[in-house]
Amino acid sequence: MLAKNPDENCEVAPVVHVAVAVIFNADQQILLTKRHASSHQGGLWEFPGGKLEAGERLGDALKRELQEELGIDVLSHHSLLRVEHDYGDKQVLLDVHSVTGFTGQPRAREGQPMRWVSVTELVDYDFPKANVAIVNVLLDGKR
Ligand SMILES: Nc1nc2c([nH]c(=O)n2[C@@H]2O[C@H](COP(=O)(O)OP(=O)(O)OP(=O)(O)O)[C@@H](O)[C@H]2O)c(=O)[nH]1
Ligand SMILES: [Mg+2]
Repeated sequence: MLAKNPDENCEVAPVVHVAVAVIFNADQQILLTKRHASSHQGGLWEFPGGKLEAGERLGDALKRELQEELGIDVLSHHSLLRVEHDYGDKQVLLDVHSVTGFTGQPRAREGQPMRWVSVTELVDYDFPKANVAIVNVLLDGKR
């Protein structure tokens, strides 16, 4: 979707609002999934989640995305940080929540590679640029 910027004679895309989940298991490991090669920032690792639908609340989007992508039901979550990033081709606002309780066994419903890693292992994975801020707060010990 493109909106006309009244200040300039060009078209600007709106910021894409994304619900992103840092999901912890009982061993304090975090769930990573790999983005499809054909998707934006494809081939890189990510925290599960996705775009809010029109008029959708953050918490509802988070629950919907984790049900769609992993088949789990979120029981408890809280805000960890928000990251704004301009990829050039796309501007995103990542609303990052820690998920500390869920039911169900996460499985990659869209066939994407998936793994549980410790906080210190996060440095071994290639993420989209916007995720550097997320990894840094986790390395700082925030949950
Ligand atoms: N889910 C997710 N998206 C991220 C992360 N980091 C990051 O820059 N993004 C960006 O956020 C945007 C939206 O994510 P998404 O592709 O998962 O959205 P979605 O699940 O609704 O996908 P869909 O459009 O195929 O239905 C993408 O441009 C993606 O590159 C991350 O850690 N997790
Ligand atoms: Mg997604």
